[in-house]
Amino acid sequence: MSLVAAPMAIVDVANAQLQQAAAAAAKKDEDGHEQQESSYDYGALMKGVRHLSDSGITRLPDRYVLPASDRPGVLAVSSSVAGSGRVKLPVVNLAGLRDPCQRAAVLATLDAACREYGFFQVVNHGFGSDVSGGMLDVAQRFFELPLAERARHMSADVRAPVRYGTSFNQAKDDVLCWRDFLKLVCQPLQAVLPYWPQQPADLRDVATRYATASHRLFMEVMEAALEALGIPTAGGVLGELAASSSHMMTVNCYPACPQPELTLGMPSHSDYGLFTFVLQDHVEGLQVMHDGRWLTIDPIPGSFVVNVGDHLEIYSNGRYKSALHRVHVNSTRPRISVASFHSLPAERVIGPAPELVDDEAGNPRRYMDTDFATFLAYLASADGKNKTFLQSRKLPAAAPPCL
Ligand SMILES: O=C(O)CCC(=O)C(=O)O
Ligand SMILES: [Fe+2]
Repeated sequence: MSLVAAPMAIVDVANAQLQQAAAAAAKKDEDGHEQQESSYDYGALMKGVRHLSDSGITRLPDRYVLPASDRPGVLAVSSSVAGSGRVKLPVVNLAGLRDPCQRAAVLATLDAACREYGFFQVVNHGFGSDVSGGMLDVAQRFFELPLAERARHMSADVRAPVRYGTSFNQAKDDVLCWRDFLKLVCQPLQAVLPYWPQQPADLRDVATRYATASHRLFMEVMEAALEALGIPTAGGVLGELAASSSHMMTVNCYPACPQPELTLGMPSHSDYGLFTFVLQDHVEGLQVMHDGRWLTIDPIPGSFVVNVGDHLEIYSNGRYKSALHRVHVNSTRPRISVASFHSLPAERVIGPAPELVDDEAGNPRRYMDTDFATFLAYLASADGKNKTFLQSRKLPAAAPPCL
């Protein structure tokens, strides 16, 4: 999921429909006569998948059915590879990173993981289980609130500090995804906090502690990545990030789905920022594209799954990979995840680090500079899925040869 939602013009349309759906839901909730729709018009579907799942449907509404080639049962994306598998991602031990005797080895693991998979797991990160467990717990309770309470946070403003919604990009998705979400802007925290949901009553407190710890973890991992890339960490981009950064948290809810083989919780996408940290409950679902195959990630309980975003692929001049990933769902177990997206401030133009560009050494600049406005314009003009934004920033010399 990208760091931001779709541009205003598109979102306005969807939100008008969302708000109609919410109003209808609110009325039914008040009357206490909530009933399953006999037919699923678009407005009804905008009430989200938690609502659909709770209504006890046994058949997936047509709007969620993916074309056969995109269904999760079809695991090979190229005819030269077949089958699917599981992956235990490389493990980056934060305690080792803090130990001068082990730091070099941990940096090597992180560097190899970012090049090979664009994904790794972080363990011994120092988050108390009360902070991460508390975040998952409050996230779950948020999605158990009546729809009318959740729907208060639907917004047409893409810069709103809080937005509740459904699918991937509900304004554009021809096929809807089996996901509801709550997006919280986390920076600058004191300014955005008064807009965050007041229900559940402890959400602000728990999410503040989680967001603060997530930003600290991001800074530590970012410093390690810069060191591994051979970029000075004193001042520079790390200093910029310490002064100002962008940070958004998306709480994802994937309810049990009647026909999970026909749909996805989130379609194939790459993330927009520098690093994303994913906290998840005990239900698997995240898959990464590796060598043309979808691999299901086997997370270590209590770890964070971390992935490189488009900004870091660009900043590292292609050394680190912003990998495609997606989420599959299942018929019995609902899943909750919390994705924290960290990057430079939205107004910052990002290009390859000068230290990593050297024509004479065979390292030409591989990406154009990019900024947030360009990303929004891209979203407005094309389908933002399948990594096409990043492709659009590649310089021709770096394009793969035509066969
Ligand atoms: O739910 C997950 O495991 C991943 C979510 C994700 O990829 C995203 O929010 O961008
Ligand atoms: Fe993602």
